[in-house]
Amino acid sequence: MGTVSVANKDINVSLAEKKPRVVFVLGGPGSGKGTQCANIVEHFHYTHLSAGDLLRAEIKSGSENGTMIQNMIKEGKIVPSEVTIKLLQKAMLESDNDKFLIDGFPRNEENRAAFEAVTKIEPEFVLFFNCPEEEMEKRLLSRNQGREDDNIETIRKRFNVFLKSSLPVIEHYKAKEKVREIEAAKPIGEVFEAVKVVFTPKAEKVVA
Ligand SMILES: Nc1ncnc2c1ncn2[C@@H]1O[C@H](COP(=O)(O)OP(=O)(O)O)[C@@H](O)[C@H]1O
Ligand SMILES: Nc1ccn([C@@H]2O[C@H](COP(=O)(O)OP(=O)(O)O)[C@@H](O)[C@H]2O)c(=O)n1
Ligand SMILES: [Mg+2]
Repeated sequence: MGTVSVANKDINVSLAEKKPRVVFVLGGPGSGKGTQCANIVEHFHYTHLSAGDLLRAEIKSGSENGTMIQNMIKEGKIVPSEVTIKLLQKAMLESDNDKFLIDGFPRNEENRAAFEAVTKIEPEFVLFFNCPEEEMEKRLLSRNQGREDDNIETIRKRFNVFLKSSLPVIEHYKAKEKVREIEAAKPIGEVFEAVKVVFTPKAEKVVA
């Protein structure tokens, strides 16, 4: 059943049976989402699903949506939810794991509402990397992954989209007390120390 060719209804029935546990990982471009997700995977055995990575893989695969996705990424715009949600559903279904870090999604209210309506999945919590823009800009300009959107012109557009469209999603989850905020403008190891506290079960934090 784990293929995109099955009807959407079937995908959701199978996903509902799987009952995946989901953590949304949010933060501005360059705040360190991908870097910290790699650490979380290693220590806490989650599966990392980066919406941006899934979209870039879709472009590479020569999919019929490839050109549209590529143009939107180049402009720093948010790809229609339908496309991104299908990729996330497929990845969750194909995985043997039931714990997922969904990185860079939901990036706007449309992403959030559509994911909730389609999958009926509520995140356990939202990990939010808070980082000043000047630090994010510095990191993105030296990321060196050959990304077409890591140039100053697109970076500015992405920052605007983050402020206008993504911060309201974080506010939505703040109102539900689901946001775990991390100060991200510190060295990678120090940021991870704060992340570990969030993922460590409460009972284990008690000092005997
Ligand atoms: N705490 C940090 N301090 C300095 N550089 C960092 C830190 N976290 C990540 N980086 C670097 O910044 C760039 C962006 O990080 P990345 O994890 O890709 O962020 P995001 O996925 O949020 O865009 C990468 O080159 C990464 O190595
Ligand atoms: N939910 C998402 C996530 C990413 N994207 C697109 O993919 C681009 C790169 O996302 P990313 O998460 O890999 O970027 P970073 O925040 O990691 O730098 C975004 O600027 C959007 O154009 C999207 O359209 N919808
Ligand atoms: Mg990333």
